[in-house]
Parts: sequence; structure tokens; C-alpha cells
Amino acid sequence: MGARGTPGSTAAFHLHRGKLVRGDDARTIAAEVLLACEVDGAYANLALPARLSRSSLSARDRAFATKLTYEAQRLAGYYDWIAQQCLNRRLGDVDPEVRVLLRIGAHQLLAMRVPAHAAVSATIDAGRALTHRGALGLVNAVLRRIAREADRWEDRVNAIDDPWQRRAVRTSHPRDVVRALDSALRAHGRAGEIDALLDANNAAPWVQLVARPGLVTPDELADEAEDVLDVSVAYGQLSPWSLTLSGGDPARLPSVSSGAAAIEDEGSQLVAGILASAPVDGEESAWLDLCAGPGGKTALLRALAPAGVRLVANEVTAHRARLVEDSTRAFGDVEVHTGDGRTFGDAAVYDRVLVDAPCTGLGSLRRRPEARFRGRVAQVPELANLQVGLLTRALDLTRPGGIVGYATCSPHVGETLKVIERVMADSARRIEPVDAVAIARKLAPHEADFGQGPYVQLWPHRHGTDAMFLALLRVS
Ligand SMILES: C[S@@+](CC[C@H](N)C(=O)[O-])C[C@H]1O[C@@H](n2cnc3c(N)ncnc32)[C@H](O)[C@@H]1O
Repeated sequence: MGARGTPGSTAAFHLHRGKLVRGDDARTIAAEVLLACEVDGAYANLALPARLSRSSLSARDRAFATKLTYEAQRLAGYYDWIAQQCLNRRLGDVDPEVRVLLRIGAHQLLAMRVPAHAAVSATIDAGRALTHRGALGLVNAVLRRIAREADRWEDRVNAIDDPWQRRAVRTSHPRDVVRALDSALRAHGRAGEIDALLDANNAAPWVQLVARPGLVTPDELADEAEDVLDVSVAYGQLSPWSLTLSGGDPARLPSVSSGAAAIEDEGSQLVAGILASAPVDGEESAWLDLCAGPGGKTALLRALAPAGVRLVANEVTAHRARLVEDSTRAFGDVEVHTGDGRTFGDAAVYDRVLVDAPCTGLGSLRRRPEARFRGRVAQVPELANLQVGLLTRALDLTRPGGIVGYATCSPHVGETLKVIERVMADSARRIEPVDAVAIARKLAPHEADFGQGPYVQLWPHRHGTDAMFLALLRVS
């Protein structure tokens, strides 16, 4: 049995891959979720809450399972390198069950300060629900070696010759992701900040809420959060509608249930706020959000739109279009369409168009612990073609004097600056960049280093947000 009294050691029966197995404990759940990410392409932030909702874990064990799952998944690259040093065959050739058990075992040993005997035996116990005795023998041997040499791994990683490989292993990012992020930092005048960015990608993000103007004020939402969740609350640094919570489950807030507030990164709020505040020539009548699902920015745009302005939202995926309807239900007047944004609409009638483009998500690695390991950099050329198609259509649908906001939650220059360059070079209409940084400075409640402009590029290590990019383009 796992060490009693160690968080997550309560055993029970549950279904795993169609079989009734023992092991409804925090470590088994963490291993199952990591396995689903590894083998089935699952997302930890969806798979874990679903799995926890079917468990009988105490609040303490849920917190342990959550920490173990997200942290071991984020740091998988680091733990895999260590495990490889303890094996005489390729880690990629061992069963995936063994790989994920080694990650959760190594994380307890090297980062969670779980005593070595408890970490190893409880991980083996958790593994009984997932794999056979032979495989567990290998897990046991490797974890014991990792534990014996616990104080030497850091030095060994620091001794890796190639500085890019050393960074990649130390911070658990694939090497091509490290190189791409470094190029993006340099393109925005931030050479030398790569280590700070990589470290920030490994820290859990704060829970941030948006108080949608006209529905609830930040003050009212702060009172509600303190009363209902008994947490401390801080006002936003970058968005005037933002609150940061010290913890708690925001789904319990009445304002969140009613759609007056929602969970939304401050960077996303700032992007919608900048587009809504940019100067536009003449009277306004209609705004468009071309890639709207799940609708966080649509709802803020609707809240910020002047009375009488129609807000139209489009999303290619039917279920995400329903999420847009849900996000904007508190307003009840957003027109939601389902279809490919590249063929949406037929006339240049919109004053403001948001293209929050489908992208690699390389700016949201804090939130999506498995995303960095999914070959995103290789997807850039194909995504860039889609992004160019969507931005071109957005410009076609914008009336003279109107503005397009092109945003990504990736700082990869192939999805940001290069997309803008391609579209501007090919467009038959005159397109001028608008200084989004100047608007960001006016909107943000606190001073922040937004860089040179005209484009805004946010960074987790600088702004505490996802690495969102925004370009504003005026059409004449
Ligand atoms: C980055 S997300 C948008 C996030 C959203 N603005 C928000 O704040 O909640 C990009 C969205 O574009 C959608 N998408 C992908 N390809 C598309 C296309 N060809 N036309 C329209 N939407 C598309 C994706 O399904 C996804 O929902």
C-alpha cells in the first residue's frame, strides 16, 4: 500500500480503459491524465477536471493531484532527460505507462519534497492500476536511482555543452520552441530575456476575471469574490476590467454564472479593449469578431460597443459557436454565425473587425501543460496560410476608415510580424498600422513596458499574461 497519510493515498475502485481497477488516488489520477495526454492527445486542463469529478478524493488530495499533474506534465522534458540517463535503452521505446509514472515519481522526488520511500512506493502503488509487474520493476529501479542521485541532476543538466540544449532540458521546452521564442523576443527588442520567459512558462498562471462593463463593476465583483470564495483579490495591472484572485473556484460566483463576469486572462482583455478604443473615422454601426469561439473577447467587445452598434460573431466549429452564444447570453443581441471566416460576409461594412486567429498557442504554455510537446513549431507554415486568409478577408470586410485587430496567442514571428508583412504586401487597398502600444498605455491602470510599437506583444515574464500579439491595421 502507498504511504498512509501522504496526500493522495486513499485506494478505491474505478473504471480505467473499460476495466474495473483499484487506485482512485491522487497519483493514479495524475498518471492516468498524463497517459491520456501522451497516448490519446488529451488536454490536461480538460481531462483532469473530468477525471476528478468522477473521484471521491478529499479537497486536499484534489489539490495534490492537480499540482502533480500540471507540474509533472510541464516539466516532462526535464524528467525525461533524467530518466534517460538511468536507462540503457531509449526512453521513447519503453511503455508510455512507464514514462508517465517516471515523470510523476521524479516530480515528487525532485520538486515536491515527498520523502523518497513514500514517493517511490506510492508511485508504484498508483502504477498497479495502469500496468504490469515487470514494467513496475523498471519504474522502481529508475526512481530509486533518481532518488539516490537527487542532488546531482541539476549540475549534470548545467554541464550540457550546447547552450540551447541546456536551456531546453533545464526548462523542459523542446529545443525548436526555445529557438522560436528567442527569435520572437529579439524581434521585439528583448534579446537576453529568453531564460526569464522559459521560467515564466513553468509557473502556474493566476486566475483572472473580467468584470464586463455595464453588467458588473470590478468593485462589485471584488466584493462578491471576497464574500463567496473567501479569497484575496487584486485589481488589474493592464486591464481596467480585470481582477486577480488568490485562489478559489470562480464558477461559484453568481456574476460568473450569469455571464456578467468570466475567467479571462488580462492580456485577452487588453486586446479586446485596445481594438474597441482605437480611433475610427466617422459614425459606427457594426463590429465583427471573425474567429470568435469560445467568445471571451466577443463578450467584452459587446460590453464596450457603443449603443446601437451591432456585434456579429463568426466561428468555424459548431460547438464553439454555441460557446460564443453562451458567453454572450447576458447581452442577448450578439449575432452568431457558423462558417469559415475566409468566406464570411460579402461587403465592406464593418467599422472594427477582430481576427483572433487560430494559432500554435505558443504564448499560452503556462495554461496548456502538454502543448509545448506537440510539435507546434512545425505547424507554423500551414497555420500562417490560414492566418493570412483570415486577415485578408477581415480587411476586405472593413469599410474605409475602419480598423482590423489581428491577434494571436502566440509570439512566433511566423504567425505575427510575417503574417502582417505578407498581407500588407499583397493587399490592393492602402493599409496603415495604428500604434496599438499608445492605446495600451492609455488603457492600462498601471504603467507597463509595452515596447516600441506599433504592435503590442505581451509576455508572461514581463506582464504576467499569455504572450498575446496584437496589430491594429487601418484600411483606407
Ligand atoms: C484563438 S481562438 C479565438 C478565441 C476567442 N477570440 C476568445 O477570446 O474566446 C481561434 C478560433 O478560431 C476558430 N477558427 C479556426 N479556423 C477558423 C476559420 N477558418 N474561420 C473561422 N474561425 C476559425 C477556432 O475554432 C477557434 O475557436
